Amino acid sequence: MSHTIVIFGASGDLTSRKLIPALYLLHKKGRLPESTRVVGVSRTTFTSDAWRADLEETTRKFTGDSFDAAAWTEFAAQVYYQPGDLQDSGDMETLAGFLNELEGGEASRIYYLSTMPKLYPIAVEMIGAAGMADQSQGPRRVVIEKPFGTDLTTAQQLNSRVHKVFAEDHVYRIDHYLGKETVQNLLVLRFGNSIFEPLWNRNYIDHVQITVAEEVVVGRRGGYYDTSGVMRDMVQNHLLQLMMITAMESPVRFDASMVRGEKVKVLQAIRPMTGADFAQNTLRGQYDGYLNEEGVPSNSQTPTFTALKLWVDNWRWQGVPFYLRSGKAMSCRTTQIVIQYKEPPLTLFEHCESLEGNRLVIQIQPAEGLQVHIQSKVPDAGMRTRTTDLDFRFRRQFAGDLPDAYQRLLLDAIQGDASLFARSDEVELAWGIVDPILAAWNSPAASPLMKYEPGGWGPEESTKWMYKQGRQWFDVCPVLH
Ligand SMILES: NC(=O)C1=CN([C@@H]2O[C@H](COP(=O)(O)OP(=O)(O)OC[C@H]3O[C@@H](n4cnc5c(N)ncnc54)[C@H](OP(=O)(O)O)[C@@H]3O)[C@@H](O)[C@H]2O)C=CC1
Ligand SMILES: O=C1O[C@H](COP(=O)(O)O)[C@@H](O)[C@H](O)[C@H]1O
Repeated sequence: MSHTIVIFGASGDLTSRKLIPALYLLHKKGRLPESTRVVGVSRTTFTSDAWRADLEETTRKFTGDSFDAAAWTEFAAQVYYQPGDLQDSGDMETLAGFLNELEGGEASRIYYLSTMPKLYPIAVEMIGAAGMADQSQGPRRVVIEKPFGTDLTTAQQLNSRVHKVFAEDHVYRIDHYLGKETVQNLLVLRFGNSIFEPLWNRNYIDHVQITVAEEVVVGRRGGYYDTSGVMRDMVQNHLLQLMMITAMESPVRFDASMVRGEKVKVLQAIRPMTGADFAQNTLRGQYDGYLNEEGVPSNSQTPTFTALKLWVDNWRWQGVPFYLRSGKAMSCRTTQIVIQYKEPPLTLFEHCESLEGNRLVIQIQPAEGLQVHIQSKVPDAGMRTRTTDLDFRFRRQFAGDLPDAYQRLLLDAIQGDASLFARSDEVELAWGIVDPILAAWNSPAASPLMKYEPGGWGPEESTKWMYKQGRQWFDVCPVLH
Protein backbone atom coordinates (compact mmCIF):
# COMPACT_ATOMS: atom_id res chain seq x y z
CA MET A 1 0.00 0.00 0.00
CA SER A 2 1.30 3.48 -0.77
CA HIS A 3 1.51 6.30 1.78
CA THR A 4 0.51 9.96 1.61
CA ILE A 5 1.57 12.55 4.15
CA VAL A 6 -0.66 15.60 3.92
CA ILE A 7 0.86 18.58 5.71
CA PHE A 8 -1.55 21.37 6.65
CA GLY A 9 0.70 24.39 7.18
CA ALA A 10 2.93 23.71 4.18
CA SER A 11 4.32 27.23 4.01
CA GLY A 12 5.08 27.38 7.76
CA ASP A 13 8.26 27.30 9.80
CA LEU A 14 7.90 23.80 11.25
CA THR A 15 7.35 22.29 7.81
CA SER A 16 10.48 23.76 6.29
CA ARG A 17 12.70 23.50 9.37
CA LYS A 18 11.76 20.08 10.69
CA LEU A 19 9.19 18.05 8.76
CA ILE A 20 10.55 18.15 5.22
CA PRO A 21 14.21 17.76 6.28
CA ALA A 22 13.20 14.75 8.40
CA LEU A 23 11.24 13.14 5.55
CA TYR A 24 14.03 13.85 3.08
CA LEU A 25 16.67 12.30 5.38
CA LEU A 26 14.48 9.25 5.92
CA HIS A 27 14.21 8.90 2.16
CA LYS A 28 17.95 9.31 1.73
CA LYS A 29 18.60 6.58 4.30
CA GLY A 30 16.13 4.30 2.54
CA ARG A 31 13.80 4.28 5.55
CA LEU A 32 10.69 5.83 3.99
CA PRO A 33 8.41 3.11 2.68
CA GLU A 34 8.38 2.97 -1.10
CA SER A 35 5.72 5.09 -2.75
CA THR A 36 5.51 7.65 0.00
CA ARG A 37 4.33 11.01 -1.25
CA VAL A 38 4.06 14.35 0.50
CA VAL A 39 1.26 16.80 -0.19
CA GLY A 40 1.52 20.31 1.25
CA VAL A 41 -1.57 22.42 1.89
CA SER A 42 -1.81 26.08 2.86
CA ARG A 43 -3.46 29.21 1.52
CA THR A 44 -0.35 30.56 -0.22
CA THR A 45 -0.67 30.07 -3.97
CA PHE A 46 2.42 28.04 -4.84
CA THR A 47 2.70 25.57 -7.67
CA SER A 48 4.20 22.20 -6.76
CA ASP A 49 7.38 23.25 -8.58
CA ALA A 50 7.64 26.51 -6.67
CA TRP A 51 7.11 24.74 -3.35
CA ARG A 52 9.76 22.13 -4.23
CA ALA A 53 12.22 24.89 -5.11
CA ASP A 54 11.63 26.67 -1.78
CA LEU A 55 11.94 23.42 0.12
CA GLU A 56 15.16 22.51 -1.65
CA GLU A 57 16.71 25.72 -0.40
CA THR A 58 15.51 25.33 3.19
CA THR A 59 16.31 21.62 3.33
CA ARG A 60 19.81 22.31 2.06
CA LYS A 61 20.18 24.86 4.85
CA PHE A 62 18.77 22.67 7.63
CA THR A 63 20.44 19.39 6.71
CA GLY A 64 23.91 20.88 6.08
CA ASP A 65 26.48 18.29 5.01
CA SER A 66 23.80 15.60 4.80
CA PHE A 67 22.21 17.25 1.76
CA ASP A 68 22.68 15.33 -1.46
CA ALA A 69 21.27 16.86 -4.65
CA ALA A 70 20.52 13.52 -6.36
CA ALA A 71 18.68 12.15 -3.32
CA TRP A 72 16.74 15.41 -3.08
CA THR A 73 15.65 15.23 -6.73
CA GLU A 74 14.40 11.68 -6.19
CA PHE A 75 12.53 12.70 -3.02
CA ALA A 76 11.13 15.92 -4.49
CA ALA A 77 9.53 14.00 -7.37
CA GLN A 78 7.02 12.73 -4.80
CA VAL A 79 6.30 16.16 -3.29
CA TYR A 80 3.13 18.03 -4.32
CA TYR A 81 1.42 21.24 -3.33
CA GLN A 82 -2.30 21.89 -3.22
CA PRO A 83 -3.34 25.45 -2.31
CA GLY A 84 -6.34 25.69 -0.03
CA ASP A 85 -7.93 27.17 3.03
CA LEU A 86 -8.73 24.42 5.50
CA GLN A 87 -11.74 26.45 6.65
CA ASP A 88 -13.23 26.40 3.16
CA SER A 89 -15.31 23.30 2.41
CA GLY A 90 -14.89 23.78 -1.35
CA ASP A 91 -11.09 23.78 -0.99
CA MET A 92 -11.24 20.68 1.18
CA GLU A 93 -13.36 18.82 -1.35
CA THR A 94 -10.90 19.79 -4.07
CA LEU A 95 -8.12 18.46 -1.86
CA ALA A 96 -10.02 15.19 -1.34
CA GLY A 97 -10.36 14.79 -5.11
CA PHE A 98 -6.69 15.63 -5.67
CA LEU A 99 -5.58 13.02 -3.11
CA ASN A 100 -7.86 10.30 -4.50
CA GLU A 101 -6.58 10.90 -7.99
CA LEU A 102 -2.95 10.94 -6.88
CA GLU A 103 -3.33 7.70 -4.94
CA GLY A 104 -5.49 5.94 -7.51
CA GLY A 105 -6.89 3.50 -4.95
CA GLU A 106 -6.03 2.22 -1.51
CA ALA A 107 -3.40 4.19 0.38
CA SER A 108 -2.53 4.95 3.95
CA ARG A 109 -2.76 8.63 4.80
CA ILE A 110 -1.45 10.92 7.52
CA TYR A 111 -2.89 14.37 8.02
CA TYR A 112 -0.21 16.40 9.79
CA LEU A 113 -1.65 19.49 11.48
CA SER A 114 1.14 22.06 11.49
CA THR A 115 -1.03 25.16 11.60
CA MET A 116 -1.98 27.51 14.40
CA PRO A 117 -3.39 25.51 17.35
CA LYS A 118 -6.79 27.22 17.14
CA LEU A 119 -7.22 25.60 13.72
CA TYR A 120 -6.65 22.01 14.94
CA PRO A 121 -10.29 21.20 15.73
CA ILE A 122 -11.52 22.97 12.62
CA ALA A 123 -9.05 21.10 10.42
CA VAL A 124 -10.16 17.77 11.87
CA GLU A 125 -13.83 18.60 11.36
CA MET A 126 -13.23 19.76 7.80
CA ILE A 127 -11.25 16.59 7.03
CA GLY A 128 -14.24 14.60 8.31
CA ALA A 129 -16.79 16.66 6.39
CA ALA A 130 -14.88 16.20 3.13
CA GLY A 131 -14.99 12.41 3.63
CA MET A 132 -11.22 12.26 4.13
CA ALA A 133 -11.39 10.41 7.47
CA ASP A 134 -13.17 7.44 5.88
CA GLN A 135 -11.02 4.42 6.74
CA SER A 136 -12.33 2.18 3.94
CA GLN A 137 -9.61 3.09 1.42
CA GLY A 138 -6.74 2.58 3.89
CA PRO A 139 -5.83 3.91 7.33
CA ARG A 140 -6.38 7.62 7.90
CA ARG A 141 -4.36 9.04 10.81
CA VAL A 142 -4.05 12.55 12.17
CA VAL A 143 -0.87 13.94 13.74
CA ILE A 144 -1.44 16.91 16.04
CA GLU A 145 1.36 19.27 17.02
CA LYS A 146 1.73 20.83 20.43
CA PRO A 147 0.21 22.63 22.23
CA PHE A 148 -2.68 20.26 22.81
CA GLY A 149 -5.02 22.73 24.52
CA THR A 150 -4.06 25.47 26.93
CA ASP A 151 -5.59 23.85 30.02
CA LEU A 152 -7.59 20.78 30.99
CA THR A 153 -10.90 22.14 29.72
CA THR A 154 -9.60 23.12 26.29
CA ALA A 155 -7.70 19.81 25.98
CA GLN A 156 -10.90 17.90 26.80
CA GLN A 157 -12.85 19.96 24.27
CA LEU A 158 -10.20 19.32 21.62
CA ASN A 159 -10.14 15.59 22.37
CA SER A 160 -13.89 15.42 22.14
CA ARG A 161 -14.00 17.25 18.78
CA VAL A 162 -11.17 15.11 17.40
CA HIS A 163 -12.83 11.89 18.56
CA LYS A 164 -15.99 12.73 16.63
CA VAL A 165 -13.92 12.26 13.46
CA PHE A 166 -11.01 9.96 14.37
CA ALA A 167 -10.93 7.06 16.83
CA GLU A 168 -8.18 7.42 19.45
CA ASP A 169 -6.09 4.74 17.68
CA HIS A 170 -5.79 7.07 14.72
CA VAL A 171 -4.76 10.16 16.70
CA TYR A 172 -1.03 10.88 17.12
CA ARG A 173 -0.25 13.75 19.53
CA ILE A 174 3.35 14.78 19.05
CA ASP A 175 5.75 15.49 21.87
CA HIS A 176 9.06 15.76 20.10
CA TYR A 177 10.99 14.87 23.27
CA LEU A 178 9.72 11.31 22.89
CA GLY A 179 11.41 11.14 19.49
CA LYS A 180 14.83 11.96 20.93
CA GLU A 181 17.25 9.02 20.79
CA THR A 182 18.33 9.50 24.39
CA VAL A 183 14.77 9.55 25.70
CA GLN A 184 14.17 6.21 24.00
CA ASN A 185 17.51 5.04 25.35
CA LEU A 186 16.20 5.72 28.83
CA LEU A 187 13.63 3.01 28.19
CA VAL A 188 16.42 0.71 27.02
CA LEU A 189 18.61 1.63 29.97
CA ARG A 190 15.84 0.80 32.41
CA PHE A 191 14.21 -2.19 30.76
CA GLY A 192 17.02 -3.64 28.64
CA ASN A 193 19.49 -4.02 31.51
CA SER A 194 19.17 -5.88 34.76
CA ILE A 195 21.69 -3.95 36.84
CA PHE A 196 19.64 -0.77 37.26
CA GLU A 197 16.20 -2.11 38.12
CA PRO A 198 17.02 -3.41 41.64
CA LEU A 199 18.39 0.04 42.51
CA TRP A 200 15.58 2.04 40.88
CA ASN A 201 13.37 2.69 43.89
CA ARG A 202 12.90 4.35 47.26
CA ASN A 203 15.32 1.97 49.00
CA TYR A 204 18.35 3.37 47.19
CA ILE A 205 17.35 6.65 45.57
CA ASP A 206 17.32 9.88 47.58
CA HIS A 207 15.72 12.01 44.88
CA VAL A 208 15.44 12.56 41.13
CA GLN A 209 16.21 15.82 39.29
CA ILE A 210 14.93 16.53 35.80
CA THR A 211 16.36 19.69 34.28
CA VAL A 212 15.61 21.17 30.87
CA ALA A 213 17.75 24.29 30.73
CA GLU A 214 17.89 26.45 27.62
CA GLU A 215 20.50 29.08 26.97
CA VAL A 216 18.26 30.84 24.43
CA VAL A 217 15.98 33.68 25.39
CA VAL A 218 12.42 34.01 24.14
CA GLY A 219 13.48 36.37 21.36
CA ARG A 220 10.97 36.83 18.58
CA ARG A 221 8.57 34.23 20.00
CA GLY A 222 7.39 36.68 22.69
CA GLY A 223 3.84 36.95 21.34
CA TYR A 224 3.29 33.22 21.66
CA TYR A 225 5.44 32.65 24.72
CA ASP A 226 3.83 35.28 26.87
CA THR A 227 0.47 33.50 26.64
CA SER A 228 2.12 30.22 27.48
CA GLY A 229 5.04 30.54 29.90
CA VAL A 230 7.35 27.76 31.02
CA MET A 231 4.58 25.66 32.56
CA ARG A 232 2.52 25.26 29.40
CA ASP A 233 5.46 25.44 27.01
CA MET A 234 7.74 22.88 28.69
CA VAL A 235 6.41 21.28 31.87
CA GLN A 236 2.95 20.10 30.79
CA ASN A 237 4.52 18.18 27.94
CA HIS A 238 8.28 17.58 27.78
CA LEU A 239 9.19 17.50 31.49
CA LEU A 240 6.24 15.37 32.51
CA GLN A 241 7.05 13.00 29.65
CA LEU A 242 10.61 12.65 30.93
CA MET A 243 9.28 12.10 34.42
CA MET A 244 6.84 9.42 33.27
CA ILE A 245 9.58 7.48 31.51
CA THR A 246 11.88 7.77 34.52
CA ALA A 247 9.24 6.66 37.00
CA MET A 248 7.07 4.15 35.10
CA GLU A 249 6.94 0.43 35.76
CA SER A 250 8.10 -1.98 33.09
CA PRO A 251 5.45 -2.51 30.42
CA VAL A 252 4.51 -6.12 29.74
CA ARG A 253 5.27 -5.61 26.05
CA PHE A 254 6.76 -2.72 24.12
CA ASP A 255 3.59 -1.64 22.39
CA ALA A 256 1.62 1.58 22.41
CA SER A 257 -1.12 0.42 24.72
CA MET A 258 1.21 -1.12 27.34
CA VAL A 259 3.78 1.69 27.33
CA ARG A 260 1.20 4.43 27.52
CA GLY A 261 -0.76 2.53 30.15
CA GLU A 262 2.29 2.47 32.43
CA LYS A 263 3.08 6.13 31.78
CA VAL A 264 -0.44 7.18 32.66
CA LYS A 265 -0.17 5.37 36.03
CA VAL A 266 2.70 7.69 36.96
CA LEU A 267 0.58 10.77 36.32
CA GLN A 268 -2.25 9.23 38.30
CA ALA A 269 0.13 8.69 41.22
CA ILE A 270 1.43 12.26 41.36
CA ARG A 271 0.21 13.74 44.62
CA PRO A 272 -2.13 16.69 44.00
CA MET A 273 -0.90 19.92 45.58
CA THR A 274 -3.13 21.72 48.05
CA GLY A 275 -2.88 24.70 50.41
CA ALA A 276 0.69 25.50 51.43
CA ASP A 277 2.13 22.98 48.90
CA PHE A 278 2.07 25.56 46.14
CA ALA A 279 4.27 27.98 48.10
CA GLN A 280 6.55 25.23 49.45
CA ASN A 281 6.91 23.04 46.38
CA THR A 282 6.89 25.44 43.45
CA LEU A 283 9.12 28.34 42.39
CA ARG A 284 8.75 30.62 39.43
CA GLY A 285 11.01 33.23 37.91
CA GLN A 286 11.45 35.54 34.97
CA TYR A 287 14.79 36.48 33.46
CA ASP A 288 15.90 40.11 33.48
CA GLY A 289 15.28 41.48 30.02
CA TYR A 290 12.20 39.37 29.28
CA LEU A 291 9.97 42.45 29.49
CA ASN A 292 11.93 44.03 26.62
CA GLU A 293 11.33 41.10 24.26
CA GLU A 294 9.18 41.81 21.20
CA GLY A 295 5.50 41.05 21.83
CA VAL A 296 5.84 40.91 25.64
CA PRO A 297 3.75 43.42 27.66
CA SER A 298 5.87 45.60 29.91
CA ASN A 299 4.07 44.33 33.03
CA SER A 300 4.07 40.66 32.11
CA GLN A 301 4.08 38.17 35.00
CA THR A 302 4.77 35.20 32.72
CA PRO A 303 7.36 32.88 34.24
CA THR A 304 10.30 31.79 32.09
CA PHE A 305 11.70 29.54 34.85
CA THR A 306 10.15 27.06 37.22
CA ALA A 307 11.27 24.50 39.75
CA LEU A 308 8.79 22.01 41.19
CA LYS A 309 8.87 19.26 43.76
CA LEU A 310 6.49 16.43 42.98
CA TRP A 311 5.75 13.22 44.86
CA VAL A 312 4.74 9.96 43.24
CA ASP A 313 2.48 8.09 45.61
CA ASN A 314 3.17 4.49 44.80
CA TRP A 315 5.24 1.72 46.36
CA ARG A 316 8.33 2.29 44.23
CA TRP A 317 8.62 6.01 44.81
CA GLN A 318 7.14 6.67 48.24
CA GLY A 319 9.27 9.33 49.95
CA VAL A 320 11.40 10.11 46.88
CA PRO A 321 10.91 13.68 45.63
CA PHE A 322 11.07 14.40 41.92
CA TYR A 323 12.48 17.87 41.23
CA LEU A 324 11.54 19.30 37.85
CA ARG A 325 13.23 22.46 36.61
CA SER A 326 13.16 24.34 33.35
CA GLY A 327 14.12 27.80 32.21
CA LYS A 328 15.17 30.04 29.37
CA ALA A 329 18.25 32.28 29.48
CA MET A 330 20.08 29.74 31.62
CA SER A 331 23.77 29.00 31.89
CA CYS A 332 23.84 26.51 29.02
CA ARG A 333 21.62 24.19 27.04
CA THR A 334 21.29 20.95 28.87
CA THR A 335 18.55 18.39 29.38
CA GLN A 336 19.52 15.93 32.05
CA ILE A 337 18.00 13.50 34.47
CA VAL A 338 19.92 12.95 37.68
CA ILE A 339 19.21 9.90 39.80
CA GLN A 340 20.76 10.80 43.14
CA TYR A 341 21.46 7.73 45.26
CA LYS A 342 21.54 7.74 49.02
CA GLU A 343 24.85 8.07 50.80
CA PRO A 344 26.48 4.91 52.13
CA PRO A 345 25.16 4.03 55.59
CA LEU A 346 28.59 4.32 57.20
CA THR A 347 31.49 6.64 56.40
CA LEU A 348 34.71 4.62 56.45
CA PHE A 349 36.92 6.81 54.31
CA GLU A 350 37.97 10.40 54.21
CA HIS A 351 36.63 12.26 51.18
CA CYS A 352 38.49 15.06 49.39
CA GLU A 353 35.48 17.35 49.21
CA SER A 354 32.11 16.66 50.80
CA LEU A 355 31.06 13.04 50.49
CA GLU A 356 28.52 12.54 47.75
CA GLY A 357 26.20 9.64 47.18
CA ASN A 358 26.40 7.89 43.83
CA ARG A 359 24.74 9.65 40.97
CA LEU A 360 23.50 8.49 37.60
CA VAL A 361 23.40 11.41 35.19
CA ILE A 362 21.40 10.74 32.05
CA GLN A 363 22.33 13.35 29.48
CA ILE A 364 19.43 13.75 27.07
CA GLN A 365 21.05 16.58 25.11
CA PRO A 366 23.31 18.01 23.79
CA ALA A 367 26.06 15.72 25.19
CA GLU A 368 23.95 12.60 24.72
CA GLY A 369 25.06 9.83 27.02
CA LEU A 370 25.25 8.90 30.67
CA GLN A 371 27.65 9.08 33.54
CA VAL A 372 27.78 7.07 36.74
CA HIS A 373 29.41 9.05 39.52
CA ILE A 374 31.25 6.82 41.94
CA GLN A 375 33.73 7.16 44.76
CA SER A 376 37.24 6.00 44.03
CA LYS A 377 40.49 6.04 45.92
CA VAL A 378 42.87 8.92 45.32
CA PRO A 379 46.14 7.21 44.35
CA ASP A 380 48.93 7.48 46.84
CA ALA A 381 46.82 9.41 49.35
CA GLY A 382 46.02 6.90 52.06
CA MET A 383 42.35 5.95 51.96
CA ARG A 384 41.07 9.29 50.76
CA THR A 385 38.38 9.13 48.11
CA ARG A 386 37.00 11.43 45.46
CA THR A 387 34.10 11.41 43.01
CA THR A 388 34.93 10.17 39.52
CA ASP A 389 32.66 9.03 36.73
CA LEU A 390 32.13 6.25 34.26
CA ASP A 391 31.28 8.10 31.10
CA PHE A 392 29.29 6.76 28.14
CA ARG A 393 28.78 9.04 25.13
CA PHE A 394 26.46 8.21 22.26
CA ARG A 395 28.51 10.20 19.80
CA ARG A 396 31.63 8.14 20.50
CA GLN A 397 29.72 4.98 19.64
CA PHE A 398 27.93 6.27 16.60
CA ALA A 399 29.78 7.91 13.72
CA GLY A 400 26.79 9.55 11.99
CA ASP A 401 24.60 12.42 13.15
CA LEU A 402 21.99 11.41 15.71
CA PRO A 403 18.64 11.60 13.92
CA ASP A 404 16.34 14.48 14.73
CA ALA A 405 13.29 13.47 16.77
CA TYR A 406 10.92 14.14 13.86
CA GLN A 407 12.48 11.37 11.78
CA ARG A 408 11.57 8.72 14.29
CA LEU A 409 8.14 10.16 15.03
CA LEU A 410 7.14 10.59 11.39
CA LEU A 411 8.25 7.06 10.59
CA ASP A 412 6.32 5.66 13.55
CA ALA A 413 3.20 7.55 12.49
CA ILE A 414 3.54 6.19 8.94
CA GLN A 415 3.94 2.68 10.33
CA GLY A 416 1.03 3.11 12.74
CA ASP A 417 3.06 2.79 15.92
CA ALA A 418 1.74 5.22 18.54
CA SER A 419 4.03 4.14 21.41
CA LEU A 420 5.93 7.44 21.32
CA PHE A 421 2.86 9.65 21.04
CA ALA A 422 0.72 11.00 23.86
CA ARG A 423 -2.69 9.42 24.46
CA SER A 424 -5.77 11.53 25.24
CA ASP A 425 -5.87 10.59 28.94
CA GLU A 426 -2.14 11.27 29.28
CA VAL A 427 -2.53 14.81 27.95
CA GLU A 428 -5.54 15.50 30.14
CA LEU A 429 -3.88 14.13 33.29
CA ALA A 430 -0.83 16.29 32.60
CA TRP A 431 -3.05 19.38 32.40
CA GLY A 432 -4.69 18.26 35.64
CA ILE A 433 -1.27 18.53 37.34
CA VAL A 434 -0.29 21.85 35.78
CA ASP A 435 -3.61 23.75 36.01
CA PRO A 436 -3.80 24.02 39.83
CA ILE A 437 -0.22 25.32 39.95
CA LEU A 438 -1.01 27.97 37.35
CA ALA A 439 -4.15 28.92 39.29
CA ALA A 440 -2.17 29.24 42.52
CA TRP A 441 0.43 31.41 40.80
CA ASN A 442 -2.31 33.67 39.50
CA SER A 443 -4.08 34.02 42.84
CA PRO A 444 -3.75 37.27 44.85
CA ALA A 445 -2.04 35.31 47.66
CA ALA A 446 0.77 34.10 45.39
CA SER A 447 4.31 35.10 46.26
CA PRO A 448 5.88 37.55 43.80
CA LEU A 449 7.59 36.35 40.66
CA MET A 450 11.36 36.06 41.20
CA LYS A 451 13.77 37.73 38.83
CA TYR A 452 17.00 36.12 37.65
CA GLU A 453 20.05 37.15 35.73
CA PRO A 454 20.44 35.51 32.33
CA GLY A 455 23.35 33.08 32.14
CA GLY A 456 22.93 31.36 35.50
CA TRP A 457 20.74 28.58 36.89
CA GLY A 458 17.59 30.61 37.53
CA PRO A 459 16.66 32.63 40.64
CA GLU A 460 19.00 32.40 43.65
CA GLU A 461 16.03 31.21 45.68
CA SER A 462 16.06 28.01 43.68
CA THR A 463 19.54 27.13 44.99
CA LYS A 464 18.57 28.11 48.53
CA TRP A 465 15.35 26.13 48.32
CA MET A 466 17.33 22.97 47.55
CA TYR A 467 19.89 23.66 50.29
CA LYS A 468 17.09 24.03 52.81
CA GLN A 469 16.03 20.51 51.92
CA GLY A 470 19.60 19.24 52.38
CA ARG A 471 20.05 18.80 48.63
CA GLN A 472 21.82 20.48 45.76
CA TRP A 473 20.98 21.01 42.13
CA PHE A 474 23.37 19.36 39.71
CA ASP A 475 24.35 22.64 38.06
CA VAL A 476 26.88 21.32 35.59
CA CYS A 477 27.07 22.22 31.92
CA PRO A 478 27.90 19.14 29.92
CA VAL A 479 31.24 18.72 28.19
CA LEU A 480 30.34 18.20 24.56
CA HIS A 481 33.07 15.85 23.29
N1 LIG B 1 7.95 25.96 14.59
C1 LIG B 1 8.33 25.10 15.53
O1 LIG B 1 9.51 24.87 15.78
C2 LIG B 1 7.31 24.38 16.31
C3 LIG B 1 5.97 24.51 16.03
N2 LIG B 1 5.05 23.78 16.75
C4 LIG B 1 3.62 23.92 16.44
O2 LIG B 1 3.41 23.63 15.07
C5 LIG B 1 2.39 24.46 14.54
C6 LIG B 1 2.93 25.22 13.34
O3 LIG B 1 3.97 26.06 13.77
P1 LIG B 1 4.78 26.98 12.75
O4 LIG B 1 5.15 26.23 11.53
O5 LIG B 1 5.84 27.60 13.54
O6 LIG B 1 3.68 28.08 12.38
P2 LIG B 1 3.66 29.08 11.15
O7 LIG B 1 2.89 30.26 11.60
O8 LIG B 1 5.03 29.29 10.61
O9 LIG B 1 2.82 28.30 10.05
C7 LIG B 1 1.42 28.20 10.07
C8 LIG B 1 0.98 27.54 8.78
O10 LIG B 1 -0.43 27.39 8.78
C9 LIG B 1 -0.94 27.82 7.50
N3 LIG B 1 -2.31 28.25 7.64
C10 LIG B 1 -2.79 29.25 8.39
N4 LIG B 1 -4.11 29.37 8.26
C11 LIG B 1 -4.48 28.42 7.38
C12 LIG B 1 -5.73 28.05 6.80
N5 LIG B 1 -6.86 28.67 7.14
N6 LIG B 1 -5.75 27.04 5.92
C13 LIG B 1 -4.60 26.40 5.57
N7 LIG B 1 -3.40 26.70 6.09
C14 LIG B 1 -3.34 27.71 6.97
C15 LIG B 1 0.01 28.95 7.11
O11 LIG B 1 0.05 29.14 5.72
P3 LIG B 1 -0.82 30.22 4.91
O12 LIG B 1 -0.78 31.48 5.68
O13 LIG B 1 -0.13 30.24 3.59
O14 LIG B 1 -2.17 29.63 4.81
C16 LIG B 1 1.34 28.33 7.53
O15 LIG B 1 1.78 27.44 6.54
C17 LIG B 1 1.97 25.39 15.68
O16 LIG B 1 0.84 24.86 16.27
C18 LIG B 1 3.11 25.33 16.67
O17 LIG B 1 2.65 25.49 17.97
C19 LIG B 1 5.42 22.89 17.71
C20 LIG B 1 6.75 22.71 18.03
C21 LIG B 1 7.80 23.45 17.38
O1 LIG C 1 8.50 22.68 22.49
C1 LIG C 1 9.41 23.45 22.72
O2 LIG C 1 10.66 22.95 22.80
C2 LIG C 1 11.78 23.81 22.63
C3 LIG C 1 12.98 23.03 23.14
O3 LIG C 1 13.15 21.90 22.33
P1 LIG C 1 14.60 21.23 22.18
O4 LIG C 1 14.35 20.03 21.35
O5 LIG C 1 15.47 22.27 21.53
O6 LIG C 1 15.05 20.93 23.55
C4 LIG C 1 11.62 25.10 23.36
O7 LIG C 1 12.67 25.99 23.04
C5 LIG C 1 10.31 25.75 22.96
O8 LIG C 1 10.11 26.92 23.73
C6 LIG C 1 9.15 24.81 23.16
O9 LIG C 1 8.00 25.35 22.55
